[in-house]
Amino acid sequence: MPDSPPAPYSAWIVMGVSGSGKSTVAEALANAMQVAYADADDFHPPENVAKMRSGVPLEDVDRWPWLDTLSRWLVEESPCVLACSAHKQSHRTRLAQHGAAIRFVYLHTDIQTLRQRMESREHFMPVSLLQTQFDAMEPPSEDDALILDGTLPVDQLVAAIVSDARR
Ligand SMILES: Nc1ncnc2c1ncn2[C@@H]1O[C@H](COP(=O)(O)OP(=O)(O)O)[C@@H](O)[C@H]1O
Ligand SMILES: O=C(O)[C@H](O)[C@@H](O)[C@H](O)[C@H](O)COP(=O)(O)O
Repeated sequence: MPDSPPAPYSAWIVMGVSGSGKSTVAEALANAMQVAYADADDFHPPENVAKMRSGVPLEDVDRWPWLDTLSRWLVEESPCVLACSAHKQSHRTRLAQHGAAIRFVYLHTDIQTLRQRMESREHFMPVSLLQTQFDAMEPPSEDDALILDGTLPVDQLVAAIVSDARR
């Protein structure tokens, strides 16, 4: 029997800086709950990906249309899980603008672990942009998100999120 997602949330956003484990944990969570999954990276227009690949960080002007598309996806696909950096409170507000009842899950991971992970994977995001990810991040409070240690094993992280959903 899948870990079906009870109310009050209709969408989970696994957030954090690059390399924190968003895509891995979000996909495993969606499988456990048997709900829709997406990686926000797949919604970036080519020019955003090219910009980051060239070592230039995105600015908010690059992000707003991307966040608007994601906000619609969250409503259309609910119940669902999304992997998305969601660095700033303004980004998180924008993601909720179409009414999805979102549970943010912040994977807090130390910079050494992040650097090792980013160096050992094939991805458009260069390690050189890691610091700009930290600079952009406005960590959510415990009131606004479930905050987890991104270095824990994936199955433990998924279990913690499912348990939180059932509270
Ligand atoms: N909890 C974890 N423990 C160990 N390795 C992890 C964990 N989560 C992710 N990884 C690995 O770290 C790298 C980055 O994970 P990824 O999901 O791509 O992060 P993000 O989507 O936040 O950039 C990948 O190689 C992935 O296999
Ligand atoms: O808002 C941003 O600056 C981007 O969304 C940025 O966060 C990027 O797309 C990912 O960090 C790269 O992909 P991973 O997070 O999967 O490494």
